Amino acid sequence: MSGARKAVVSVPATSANVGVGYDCLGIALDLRATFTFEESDGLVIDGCLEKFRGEDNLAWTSYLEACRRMYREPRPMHLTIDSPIPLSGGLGSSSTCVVAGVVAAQLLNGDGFDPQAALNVATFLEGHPDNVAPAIMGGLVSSFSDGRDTRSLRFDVADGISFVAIAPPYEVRTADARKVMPESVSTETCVWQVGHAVATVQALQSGDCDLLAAACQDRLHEPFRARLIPDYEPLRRTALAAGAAAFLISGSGSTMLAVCDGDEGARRVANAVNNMVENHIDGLWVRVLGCSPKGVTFEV
Ligand SMILES: Nc1ncnc2c1ncn2[C@@H]1O[C@H](COP(=O)(O)OP(=O)(O)OP(=O)(O)O)[C@@H](O)[C@H]1O
Ligand SMILES: N[C@@H](CCO)C(=O)O
Repeated sequence: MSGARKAVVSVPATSANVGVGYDCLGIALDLRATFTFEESDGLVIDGCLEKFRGEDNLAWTSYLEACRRMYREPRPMHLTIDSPIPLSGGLGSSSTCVVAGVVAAQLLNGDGFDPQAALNVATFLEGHPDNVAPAIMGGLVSSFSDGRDTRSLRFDVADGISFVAIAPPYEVRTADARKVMPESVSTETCVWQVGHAVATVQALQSGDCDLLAAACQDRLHEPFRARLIPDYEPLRRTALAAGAAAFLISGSGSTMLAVCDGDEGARRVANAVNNMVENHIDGLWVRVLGCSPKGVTFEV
C-alpha cells in the first residue's frame, strides 16, 4: 500500500499494586514493548505467538474500541508486536497491548494523543487503572476511577531504588488471582492498607528503604495469592536474606518484584535467586530493572 500511514508505539512494562496499593498503585519499569501499526489492505498481525494473531488480539480490539468511542471508522492494519515481557503474568503485558491500541487509534484515526482520554478508555478496557496509568504516564502512579473518569497522580521514584523482576516459568491468570480475593475485609484491614499505602508512596519517592520495608506489608491480596505461586516462599526468603527491602507479588503474579537499595543491591538479589541450590527453579526469568520515568512514547 503506497503512502500507508504508520505509528510506532512503545509502552513500558508495569508492576501493579506495589503490595499495599491493590488496584490503585503501579510503577512503570524500563522494559518496553513496541507495537507498529501500519495501514494495510487487510488485518495482518505478526511478531507474537500464533495464538495472539487473530482478530481477538488485545492490541487490535483495543484499537477498534478506541475508534468506536471517537466515532471514527477503523482502517485495516498490519500490526507488528515486539515484546520482551514474559507471558507468565504480572508485568502488565496486557496493558501494553491496551495502551498501544488506544494510542495508535488516537494517532492514526483521531486528533492526536490525548492522555486523559487514553487513560479513561484503557482503564475501562483493562478493568482497573493500576497498570495502564503508569504505562501512559511513567513513574509511580496512584489512581482512582468512578468507572468513567480515572484520576491519576504521578510521582517520581528516587534514583537509588532498583527492582528485580522474577518470573517463574508458569502462568497465573489474572482472572484466577482475582477469584481468590476475600469478598469482604474488616475495618482493621482497611486502616492497615491506607496507612501503609501512603507510607509506601513516600518511601519510594524519597528512597527510604527502611520505611519501605516497614510499609510494604500487604494484608489484602498477597496472603491469598501467594498460594498460587509454588515458589513464592523460597524466593521471598532468599531475596530478603540477600538484602531486598521489600518483596511483592507483581500485579496478580506469577511475577514477583524485589525492591532494592541501589543497582548493586539489586544485582546481589538477582544472583541469589538465580543461584538457589535447595529450591532451584529451572527457567526462572530474572531482570534488574529501574523505574521508567517515561510512559508511552510514539512516532508517526
Ligand atoms: N506479546 C503479546 N502479544 C499479544 N498479546 C499479548 C502479548 N502479551 C500479552 N498479551 C495479551 O495479554 C494477556 C495477558 O494478560 P494477563 O493480565 O494475564 O497478564 P499481565 O497483563 O502480564 O499480568 P498483570 O496484569 O498481572 O500485570 C494475554 O493473554 C494476551 O491476550
Ligand atoms: N490490580 C490487578 C493487577 C493485575 O492486572 C490485580 O492485582 O488483580
